[in-house]
Amino acid sequence: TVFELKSIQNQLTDPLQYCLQLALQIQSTKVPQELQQQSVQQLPIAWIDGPGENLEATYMKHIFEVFRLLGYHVITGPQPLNVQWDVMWTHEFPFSNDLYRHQIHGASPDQLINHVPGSGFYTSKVALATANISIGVPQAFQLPYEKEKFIEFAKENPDYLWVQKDNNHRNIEIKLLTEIDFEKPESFVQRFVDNPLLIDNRKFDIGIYTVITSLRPLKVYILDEGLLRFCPEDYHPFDQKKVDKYVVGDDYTPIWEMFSLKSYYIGERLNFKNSLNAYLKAQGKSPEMIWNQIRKIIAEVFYQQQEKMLTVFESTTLGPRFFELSRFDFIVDDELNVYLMEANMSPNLSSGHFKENQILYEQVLMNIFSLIGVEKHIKKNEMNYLKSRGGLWNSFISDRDLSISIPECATEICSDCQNQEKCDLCTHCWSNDFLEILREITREHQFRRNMKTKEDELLQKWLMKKCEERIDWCPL
Ligand SMILES: Nc1ncnc2c1ncn2[C@@H]1O[C@H](COP(=O)(O)OP(=O)(O)OP(=O)(O)O)[C@@H](O)[C@H]1O
Repeated sequence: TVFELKSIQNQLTDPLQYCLQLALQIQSTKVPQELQQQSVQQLPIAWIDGPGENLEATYMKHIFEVFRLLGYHVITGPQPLNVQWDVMWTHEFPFSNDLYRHQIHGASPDQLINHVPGSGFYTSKVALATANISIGVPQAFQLPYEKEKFIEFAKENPDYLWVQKDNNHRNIEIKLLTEIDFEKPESFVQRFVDNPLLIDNRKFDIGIYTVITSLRPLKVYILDEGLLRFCPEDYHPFDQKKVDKYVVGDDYTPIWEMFSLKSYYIGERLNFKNSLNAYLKAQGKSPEMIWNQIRKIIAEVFYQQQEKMLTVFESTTLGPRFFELSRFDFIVDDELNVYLMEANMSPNLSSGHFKENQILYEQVLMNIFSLIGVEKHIKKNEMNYLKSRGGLWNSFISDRDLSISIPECATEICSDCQNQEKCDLCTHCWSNDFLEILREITREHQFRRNMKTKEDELLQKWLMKKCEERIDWCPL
């Protein structure tokens, strides 16, 4: 995702302005010398950087905040060669960038970088669409090379609709054959999936966060959650001239504004994934079909691209360790077939547009940091700060981590919580004391290593439901 950075990058072509900006960045990171010495000596250092000004208040805000919550001293802007950073987090690909490449070459295996050489093989649209992925990618023809083949195929299948894409272009649109630019280099045409699964007559996509931590052996992790984004306009009556009907763009409609999902996301405090699951189950559909395909498609993408990535990776012979976060965007059709749209490098983690997404983004970061061993123990003051934000806004353990999907909870049966048998696990029926107990057990779950629990009746019931959702919760 490129979002508004284009305009900022353009400004950087003016050398005077660029120097001024560097000076400002250096100034803004200046802390009193005593404190700085103390911080650098005592705290691990995260070097966070990207194009544009005031990253800390704009699109990289949550990255700064989460590093600080985890006890890091954060530096930004250009750095001298000898700066002792522990983690480098750059928005842009750093390996050929003069601002970072020298520091990367001098780095050692106890330093970490948030990009992997060769990751372009799955984050570039063209590379992905033409990578012979056998499942979950709409049929595509590379242009200009497959022009004839495509024209013949399109004539044989006159009902198919097509979109043209390339690595830079955004704002896709359904094109008539006569409107396609067959000679456009580095582009492709892709069959338009014309039977999307609709919720309240809206098309939507599912963003899945993945982290690759090793290429050999291949190790890829998937966050057990999905960002749901809805088109801003109803799909039917369909009109291919109105892209808001079929393209999920920056001005998407969020889940909390969707009538049929509100009772789950707001009422029952379910997360995105469980809200969708609860809705689909209530429609007699099987959400697991979707999640199984998503897992398979992501695995296939990495298997397919592993060798090519390794060629680049091994030629770099760099010292530090790497990981890379991406967001894979999927759409679903009305038979629950899943299609991969793209994999975004440096996915948007800015809640500037939708404040409510802050917790999701913070949780994405905390999960990665925990996975790669960056997360140290959160200290008391930082934990108290997170708690003071309230149950839904505590990204360390949010109330959405406690909720479970019970079909009756969002219905009349449980509206007054009188039916204890059916409703005692509905989020809105829990006492504050019980909520506290669940927060505690969830925190313990995260740190339990090989310990397993034994508990009283209601907790046991809650745990069994959690275990149905995810096997790592299952009791001995
Ligand atoms: N082949 C297709 N069939 C159906 N819908 C599609 C297809 N390609 C794209 N779309 C719709 O358009 C949206 C944007 O497409 P895509 O992700 O390829 O482009 P983008 O402009 O780079 O998007 P992003 O904002 O996610 O970076 C998708 O989420 C999907 O809703």
